[in-house]
Amino acid sequence: MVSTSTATWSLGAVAWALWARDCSGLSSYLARGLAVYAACCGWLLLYHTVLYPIYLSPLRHLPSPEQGPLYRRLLTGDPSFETLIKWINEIPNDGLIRYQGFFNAERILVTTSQGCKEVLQSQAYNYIKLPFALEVMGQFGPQGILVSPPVRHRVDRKLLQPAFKFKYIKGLSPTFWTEGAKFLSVIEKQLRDAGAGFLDIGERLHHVTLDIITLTAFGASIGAVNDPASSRVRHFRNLFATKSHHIKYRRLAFLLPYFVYRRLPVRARREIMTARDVIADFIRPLIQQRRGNAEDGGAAGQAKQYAQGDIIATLLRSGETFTDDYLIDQSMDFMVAGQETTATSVAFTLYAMSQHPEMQARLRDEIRARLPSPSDNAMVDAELLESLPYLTAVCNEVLRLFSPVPYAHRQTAAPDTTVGGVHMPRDTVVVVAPGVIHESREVWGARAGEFDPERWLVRAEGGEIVKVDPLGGTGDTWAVMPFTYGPRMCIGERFARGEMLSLVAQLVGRFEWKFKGIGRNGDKPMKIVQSVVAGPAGGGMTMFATRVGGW
Ligand code: HEM
Repeated sequence: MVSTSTATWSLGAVAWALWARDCSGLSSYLARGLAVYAACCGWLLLYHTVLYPIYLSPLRHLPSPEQGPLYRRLLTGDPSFETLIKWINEIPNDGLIRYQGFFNAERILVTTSQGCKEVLQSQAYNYIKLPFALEVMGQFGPQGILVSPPVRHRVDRKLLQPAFKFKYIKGLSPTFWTEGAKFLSVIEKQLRDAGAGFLDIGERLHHVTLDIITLTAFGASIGAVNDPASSRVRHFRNLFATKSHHIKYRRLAFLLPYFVYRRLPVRARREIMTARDVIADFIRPLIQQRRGNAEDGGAAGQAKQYAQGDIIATLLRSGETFTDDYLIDQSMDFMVAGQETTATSVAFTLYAMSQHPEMQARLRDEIRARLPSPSDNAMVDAELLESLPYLTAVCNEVLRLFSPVPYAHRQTAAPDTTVGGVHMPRDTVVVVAPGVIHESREVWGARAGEFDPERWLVRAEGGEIVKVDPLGGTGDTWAVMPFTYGPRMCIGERFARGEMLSLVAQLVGRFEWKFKGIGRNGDKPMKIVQSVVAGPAGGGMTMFATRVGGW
């Protein structure tokens, strides 16, 4: 079936061709073209904001919240994350809630874990990511897995998956630990030199995750921890920045035709393109070096070291044929998807611990009793880190209540798509929100909104901890969705979990953390922005860090 937008633009083009037949000069061609363009935009706006959602949508009878008058809905953006949590817990529904988002566009919120499973797993390829999100992410890597359409995605996933097998990712844990130990020394020095007792740990964590992703993906660190002010670090941080001009630019993708969006002469676009070039220049020689090493059979010592060490080398060894451009695009996606998410997860863990000092002290005791001090230069592997139940429970609880990827928006792209037996017309926007499901009282019980790592621990009758329950006591796999599931689930889940355990262990083992504030001066109360990735509003998070002696 032809979509309304396609039909409108096609009719518009025909109308312009007919109307402009008798034009003599370029200016009258353009004037009539602009008039047709404005008429098409006006009609589409009227159709999508008023006619379809209010009078035509077959889903308009689903349970819906009271959202106030139309003009207000047109002016405000999508409802806040907290509002969605309130609705999921208060509006009686059978698995779906319908609401109006940006420009009154229809959104269908999936409220049950089983509904999420239908969207992300059983019928995953009946959906695409939202076109404007594809446009934004396509700038980083046009061939990247984050934007690959359903048919190509199956192939991409098969090609890339080998590099993310547990046996390889497990081998990266010592690197996570070593990089974490270097990071500790640097921030200790920074704290000593500044003498103020606090630092913007939110921003500093981006530097260590940047070093870790470049080192483990391409075999070369960019040295962000040691030299955070370098121009290379600045460019790398600009690829997917949370600065306000970047966020505004991303929003424009929703409003503008893509051929205009892609050519906007604005600062954010220039910074992204420069970042892409700088990163590509950094990665390309590393890929070529690994190609040589892979071709000589891995016999040379250096080749062996690389082959066991990083993601690109593992991909090249898999025997598949990859072009440099393909590997660069995938690398951009690993950086976009894997750096910010992990940095904010660790930052939120420190924040959660600062809000619960008794949990922080208990976590520190466990870490110090079971792990060597980072100053001992001992090797800490994945098995050892995963054997600390309270550390795992705390990290799981942070990923639940501070889900770094709060939404997995989808749009139906095939007929016969249903959720909970309800037919979803083509182009319907379906909202799967892991962070909202994580606070559903239906799924997580009456205390869903409370931070409580105990819910992940299984205890024997005598009270001793027997194991960690990966489902947090719900008995429902789809209740725990920080990395989602299905064919498009996070390919880097094990990587992220390993990195998070390692950094949290070292930071909490070494320092006592107290929250100071967010924002440029670290003096504002906590406010979380739930965008593509959740994070403290304005980016930074300043905390007091007091060295606890003896480890
Ligand atoms: C705490 C950290 C992380 C969280 C919470 C997280 C979460 C997610 C989620 C929810 C998705 C699915 C998004 C969607 O379907 O719309 C995703 C996709 C993805 N993630 Fe992660 N991620 C994390 C870290 C990482 C890391 C470290 C890497 C790479 C080293 C990575 C690479 C990817 C890639 C490539 C995809 C796209 C997969 C595909 O489309 O097949 N992520 N991530």
